[in-house]
Amino acid sequence: MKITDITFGMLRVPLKTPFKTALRTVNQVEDIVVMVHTDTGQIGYGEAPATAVITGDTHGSIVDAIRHYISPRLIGQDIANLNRLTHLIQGSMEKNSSAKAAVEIAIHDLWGQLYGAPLYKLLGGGDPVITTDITISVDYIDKMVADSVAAVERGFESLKIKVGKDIGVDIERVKAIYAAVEGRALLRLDANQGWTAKQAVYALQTLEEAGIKLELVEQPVKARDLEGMRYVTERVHTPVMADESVFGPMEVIELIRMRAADIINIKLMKTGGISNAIKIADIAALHGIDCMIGCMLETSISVAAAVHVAVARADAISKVDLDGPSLAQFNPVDGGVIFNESEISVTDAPGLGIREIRGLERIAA
Ligand SMILES: C[C@H](N)C(=O)N[C@@H](CCC(=O)O)C(=O)O
Ligand SMILES: [Mg+2]
Repeated sequence: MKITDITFGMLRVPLKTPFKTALRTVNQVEDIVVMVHTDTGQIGYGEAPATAVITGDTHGSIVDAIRHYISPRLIGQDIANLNRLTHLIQGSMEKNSSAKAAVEIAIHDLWGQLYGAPLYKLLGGGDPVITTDITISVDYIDKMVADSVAAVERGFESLKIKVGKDIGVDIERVKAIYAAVEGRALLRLDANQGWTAKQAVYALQTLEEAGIKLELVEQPVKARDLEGMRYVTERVHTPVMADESVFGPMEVIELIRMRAADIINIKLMKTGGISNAIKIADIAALHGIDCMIGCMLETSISVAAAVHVAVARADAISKVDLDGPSLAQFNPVDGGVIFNESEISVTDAPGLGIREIRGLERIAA
């Protein structure tokens, strides 16, 4: 099976409610869909969001990177040589992790189709059902409490609470949500870089002294402030998770060497796809470090790939934040992974199992 062409589409799916973090507010998923075509007529699907504030990727940069740097290296290559293909993609240029991820996902989809097996089985196999949390956007306290209670009533047992705005209000936000859902859901905080290291220690120690048990706190300080991450990790009982601070395997090795976090959030859009995600999970497992697998604002195309990785690396990935499809108003994908609120299950369809994507607007060559 040889690669003949790579084409693009734009996929727009409105969110159920605006997604608000310390970094940005978004009303709809607006992602580039990548289609890798082959001489057998089979197509592999990938997806990349333009999360410029985190990865630096924009819609234009994603298409441009693939068109001018990645695609020329891949045309004519055989899907059976997966390792060569991932090296060609990763070595095509610096950064541009979301563009690389979209193509890697599509290539892995085709790899599964070539061997007639679901991707997770080729990656090592595992239990095909996982459970995700759901994100509660940062907002007025009453709104966050109402959203949290509604999420628990929808069956979510783990809530990812966005904070990182005003430190005093953040503490009140968490106290109010904890009181409303105590015993019914675990709380994970995500400050998206919004606190200083001292503010983070103050907020977390205040919550700990108030008897509030948090499952973890994600990216309390600026992405590049690894010393700040370590400062917080050393001073609070709540496990600290690195998200924006780590993209690829080398950064993970440095983070582990510095003991700057307790947990790592793996996202395909940061790692540049599946090959590095697997490497990170394996490095973390070797060091006894726990991982979460997360997503950006993505639909069930690229999130499906993350689900296959989560299933195949359940030894290293104990936490799942793959709520993109649950945040969206509808699922544009026919086939593939089944997203049923907190429960996500993979089928035995080859590759990612995607049959059709509805509402895709073609991007002209
Ligand atoms: C969607 C997911 N739960 C999430 O919160 N992901 C990111 C932010 C993604 C974005 O801004 O698009 C995270 O910080 O963990
Ligand atoms: Mg995060």
